[in-house]
Amino acid sequence: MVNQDPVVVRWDSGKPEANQTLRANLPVADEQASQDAFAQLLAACQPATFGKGGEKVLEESYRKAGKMDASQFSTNFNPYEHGIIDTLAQALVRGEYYPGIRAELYNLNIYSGPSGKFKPHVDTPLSKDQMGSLVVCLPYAYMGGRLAVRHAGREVFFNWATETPTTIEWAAFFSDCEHEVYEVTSGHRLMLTYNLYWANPGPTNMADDLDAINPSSIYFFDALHDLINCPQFLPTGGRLGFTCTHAYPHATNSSARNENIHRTLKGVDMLVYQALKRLTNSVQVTSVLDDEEYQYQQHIWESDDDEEGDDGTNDGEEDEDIATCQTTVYVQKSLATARPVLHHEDLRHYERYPDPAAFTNFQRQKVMWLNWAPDHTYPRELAAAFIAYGNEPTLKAYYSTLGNHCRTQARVGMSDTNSGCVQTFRAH
Ligand SMILES: O=C(O)CCC(=O)C(=O)O
Ligand SMILES: [Fe+2]
Repeated sequence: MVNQDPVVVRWDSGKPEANQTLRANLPVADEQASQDAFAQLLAACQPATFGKGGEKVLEESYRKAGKMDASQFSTNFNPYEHGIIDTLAQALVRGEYYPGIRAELYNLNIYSGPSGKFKPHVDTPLSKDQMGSLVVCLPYAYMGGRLAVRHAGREVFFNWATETPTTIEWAAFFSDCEHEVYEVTSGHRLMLTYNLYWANPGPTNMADDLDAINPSSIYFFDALHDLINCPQFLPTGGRLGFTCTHAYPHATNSSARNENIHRTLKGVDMLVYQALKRLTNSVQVTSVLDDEEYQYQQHIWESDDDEEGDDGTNDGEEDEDIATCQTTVYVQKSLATARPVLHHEDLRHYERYPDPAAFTNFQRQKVMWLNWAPDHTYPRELAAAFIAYGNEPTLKAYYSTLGNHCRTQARVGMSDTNSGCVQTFRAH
């Protein structure tokens, strides 16, 4: 990456009586003062040891480098600012669970030519959460000094040697990767090293820890509490939904299977999730399909039905469904394994099918939206494409609102006689 401003390294002079902080800029400017400051930095480094049989040993045939512990210096270089840690969190993500990555500055190492090097080794994890290392090469001229990283019979090289240093280069690898710094033939190879740890992203705590925020400090919580406990509100039970206000990726195979999607909710979506969890103890995040076309088609058949007059009556129940109940299709199971939404001819059958669950993974539910039903103004992802057979086969597609939707189901006993209130919280 190109760094606009110089990287500044500050360190103590090492003479307590002088109480002086020294400073070097990288790249090093041509003028004498800058060159002198850099020479002082080199001089302030200690020979770097390495771990052998539980001991720190100094053996130049194995490791020849200078080092300064993180406790002895500071720098304005911040790998978070440059997006390195975000990139790592995405690139090194661990399977079903999506933790963040935390980087801790460890050392400044200087491999100087000729013969600065570090023979093959793996970095010793300092704790069980440590998952890797990040090395950042600061702009200074050197030759040689390739970094090799090896794993499972594969090897990759990072060669950042240059006579005209302008960029900052970095590499990161898991703790179980063997790596090696080949000999630096000339110049100085300056490296900031960081230990990388798995870290739960902030929202994880909120999704699981209901006490993370005092609920009564949130206006919404009290309002929702009153609403749910109001005897006139959904007296025979119902389902509540909340359309998330942020977008979350959700329709790809991996994300659709993510059982921890609720932990990634942001802002008001997380607050609403928390409130519903606290008040109903049955919240689910789910994808919600765009139902507009379904509703339109349903309306058409019902009009047809009316015209045909199956039984000569129209009790208006279905119309009411369309006109007044904000009904939608939501995805109950993983989108990745879901069957396509059925064509309207089949849906008609499906609506009367004795066991809809056996028929499709998509279920239509009446939902009382706490905010609003999702519509085309929300970012959406393609959820299912399928061939629809009408007069002519056409390709149809269903979209789920882009991001993840939350479904809250809760049964709140409202009186002895009612069946409880099923609530659906939905967000994206
Ligand atoms: O400088 C490098 O590229 C790697 C350094 C290294 O392996 C270490 O500090 O443990
Ligand atoms: Fe290492």
